[in-house]
Amino acid sequence: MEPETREEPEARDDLEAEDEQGCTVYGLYDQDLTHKTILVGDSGVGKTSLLVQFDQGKFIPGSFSATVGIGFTNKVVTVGEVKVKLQIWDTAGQERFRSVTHAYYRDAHALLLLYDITNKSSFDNIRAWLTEIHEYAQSDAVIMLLGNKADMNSGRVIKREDGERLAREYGVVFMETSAKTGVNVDLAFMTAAKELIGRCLELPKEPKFQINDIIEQNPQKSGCCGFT
Ligand SMILES: Nc1nc2c(ncn2[C@@H]2O[C@H](COP(=O)(O)OP(=O)(O)OP(=O)(O)O)[C@@H](O)[C@H]2O)c(=O)[nH]1
Ligand SMILES: [Mg+2]
Repeated sequence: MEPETREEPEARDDLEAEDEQGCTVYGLYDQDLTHKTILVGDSGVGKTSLLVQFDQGKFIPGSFSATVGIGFTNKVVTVGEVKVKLQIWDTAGQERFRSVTHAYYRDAHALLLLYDITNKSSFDNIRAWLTEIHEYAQSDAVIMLLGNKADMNSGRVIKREDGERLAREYGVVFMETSAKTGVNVDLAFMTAAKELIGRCLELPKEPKFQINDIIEQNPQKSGCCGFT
């Protein structure tokens, strides 16, 4: 029997266009979207670790190596029937790189703003970060506040409720994450992806994320997230 052959649709540049919400439609049949997500927050809060956990499913313990400048990783995720390419920019938290990283805010569709639940100053600086985000990013960008290092409960100095309250005040989504154990890491990126997809395609309206599902799937990981 002759092997079945199927013609691939030709790549057509004229069919690839990005609208103002970053909804890029590739090719004739696939509706693949690409979104730019940027990780921001003080140095040492765990931005690079969060990205490595999301991308590679691992945590590399050991000495801290601060990011220099900015780097990016592409990660394709599937939300329902829709494939989304997340282009994730990992910024350096150190003050001296601030002017470099500001330039990237403008193109971001989603910003994940991290603090470290064991580091008070990283939490105190969140208001300043949000001021910068409002100054440099698009006004309709998705913003999420993440309290990272949720595995370090013994060293905790910021209560979950404090994070929730601040997020509520600014009208942003909140959850606690751990780049070490992986708790809520996928959820954080997927929540941003879902929110962005919802803007591009007319998907059935779902809650921003379903906390009960997560608790059922990961009973040991419960109690680490909240939302506004
Ligand atoms: N226990 C624990 N340690 C973490 C977690 N996330 C990061 N760390 C540790 O915190 C330190 C800083 O992590 P990074 O991911 O490099 O921090 P960063 O935000 O990228 O820092 P800059 O690149 O300087 O902006 C490293 O030693 C990590 O191993 C976490 O969720 N739990
Ligand atoms: Mg880093």
